[in-house]
Amino acid sequence: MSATKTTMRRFRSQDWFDNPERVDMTALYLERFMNYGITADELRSGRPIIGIAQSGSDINPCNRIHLELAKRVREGIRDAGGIPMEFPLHPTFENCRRPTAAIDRNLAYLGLVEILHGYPLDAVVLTTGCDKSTPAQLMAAATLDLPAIVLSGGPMLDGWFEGELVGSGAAIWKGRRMLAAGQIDEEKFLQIASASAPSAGHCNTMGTASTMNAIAEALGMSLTGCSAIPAPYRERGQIAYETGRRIVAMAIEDLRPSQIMTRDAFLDAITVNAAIGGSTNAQPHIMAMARHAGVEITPEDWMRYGYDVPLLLNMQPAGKYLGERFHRAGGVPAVMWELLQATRLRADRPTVTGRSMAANLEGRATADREMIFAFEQPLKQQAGFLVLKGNLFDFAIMKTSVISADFRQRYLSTPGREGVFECRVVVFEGSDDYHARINDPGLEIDVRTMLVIRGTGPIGWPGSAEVVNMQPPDALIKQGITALPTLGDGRQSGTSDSPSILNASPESAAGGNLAWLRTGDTVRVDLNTGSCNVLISDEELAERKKIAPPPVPPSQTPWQEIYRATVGQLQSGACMELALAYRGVGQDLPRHNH
Ligand SMILES: CC(C)(O)[C@@H](O)C(=O)O
Repeated sequence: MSATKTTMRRFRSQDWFDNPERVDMTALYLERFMNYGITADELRSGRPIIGIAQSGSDINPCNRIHLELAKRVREGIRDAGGIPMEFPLHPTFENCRRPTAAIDRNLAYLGLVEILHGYPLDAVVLTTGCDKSTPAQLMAAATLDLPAIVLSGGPMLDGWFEGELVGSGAAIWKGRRMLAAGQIDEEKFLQIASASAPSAGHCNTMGTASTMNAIAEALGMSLTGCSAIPAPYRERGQIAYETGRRIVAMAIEDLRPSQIMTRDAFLDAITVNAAIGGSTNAQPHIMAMARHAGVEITPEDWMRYGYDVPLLLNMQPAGKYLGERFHRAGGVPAVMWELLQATRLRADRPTVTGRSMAANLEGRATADREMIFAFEQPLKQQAGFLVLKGNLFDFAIMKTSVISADFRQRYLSTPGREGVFECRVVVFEGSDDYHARINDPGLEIDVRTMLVIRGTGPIGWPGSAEVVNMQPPDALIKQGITALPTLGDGRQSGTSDSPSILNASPESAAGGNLAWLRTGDTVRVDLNTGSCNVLISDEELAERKKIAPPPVPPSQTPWQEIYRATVGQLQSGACMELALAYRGVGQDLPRHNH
């Protein structure tokens, strides 16, 4: 069969497979692809070669569904006239990777950049799921600026235990409090944990995975309604097929991330994140994706387009329900529809569908008002991240949508001083120290104590760990005190209901003043002005800074050392800073290899 040349534009892959100037290299490039049965005619036919960045594997259960979905993606690509080529991505599995999967986001990013740049790929399907897999791939797509589309793997089915919904992650944090209070034993704890994870898929709560997939959709980088479809549902396989079809058209249209991942798109992502009660990890990931796309986002943007937005979605941890009901209620488009009606979106912007976001949202109103609330009658007002600063850090956030009535009553309702509280701090050097000492009566932890953790940021950990949601000592939990104010330079799980002050930047290991905070100091937090200060004089702080900051543990692997040497702070996305100079490199072909 001879090659049927199409009338499509000439794709970059043709520089490998159909290059009259280097017939020797063309032969070398072609012959080894043919050894698994592809014909030279196919590769020279002028059809786009579509990469499938495979994030699923046995060591990444949240994304493992993609091993199945890729079959439908391939069928979609073939039916639309493209040639699929699947390749593996470095895993980023948050539940299990020690010392934290955060360190792998930049590694998976780097690996994908190199693959997309160095191989004959014209466009790519990004298979997302667990937390970091979404930003890592979108950061790479922005760097390359080759046509790219997100296929989410989808959440697990809803978890049920003894007649009640149990959500992933959230069940762990609640279960360990119940364990501390003596309400359950270890066996029951494991039963609850298992019940919260009943099928293939990522967290069924609005943890970081659901948040980041929702954000990919809000950016306009996935097909409409993609992110919330539970992994085992038939619609998941169907949208995998449609995604495969659509990326071929995008390759032909040369529709690239730079046209979609614009400032308007990122501002909408910040707004959507607030309305869904999204994970605090969205803050560094949105910053990282935006910066790789060449978009500037300021702390003021988080307040203006995020903080002010009400909570519309009734999903754990900020609300009650889980992912299946979210999908049935209309998913992300139904939330965005409410925001569009309230003129809170900039939806006249391109998306991967080839239509504007506003057009994608037409007819997507919810029929489930128990799950997705109307903008005028929300679950909570001002539900976005509150940005704080002061003499301990330049930037930190607090997820206000998870402030409980109890917490508000205890700390934020002093007559005449609403929103202001002062606490004596107890400082921990990382989470081993926290676990070793939290139940020490000598620390005199009571309801007026703020728990502080440091050494947990990108450089200090390394990678920045999900440890700021520290629970109170067992003795307080037994008295019904389930949350104390907490502060740290690390992150916390998106499934946590702790209203921590976190992602504090600069971290103590980068010279942030948290390094010189001492147990017994008093910290004042004012949510009205967004300030958080230790009540000591500048002179006293300067005096303390003559002493060396707490030591940072040595790197245990080569990548940890490279990561530490190249990473920025959480405020600006914990990017590999030197990578930001390489935007658009998908347009520069690498030199031949022989
Ligand atoms: C549940 C995890 C592991 O903490 C994470 O996936 C998140 O939601 O942040």
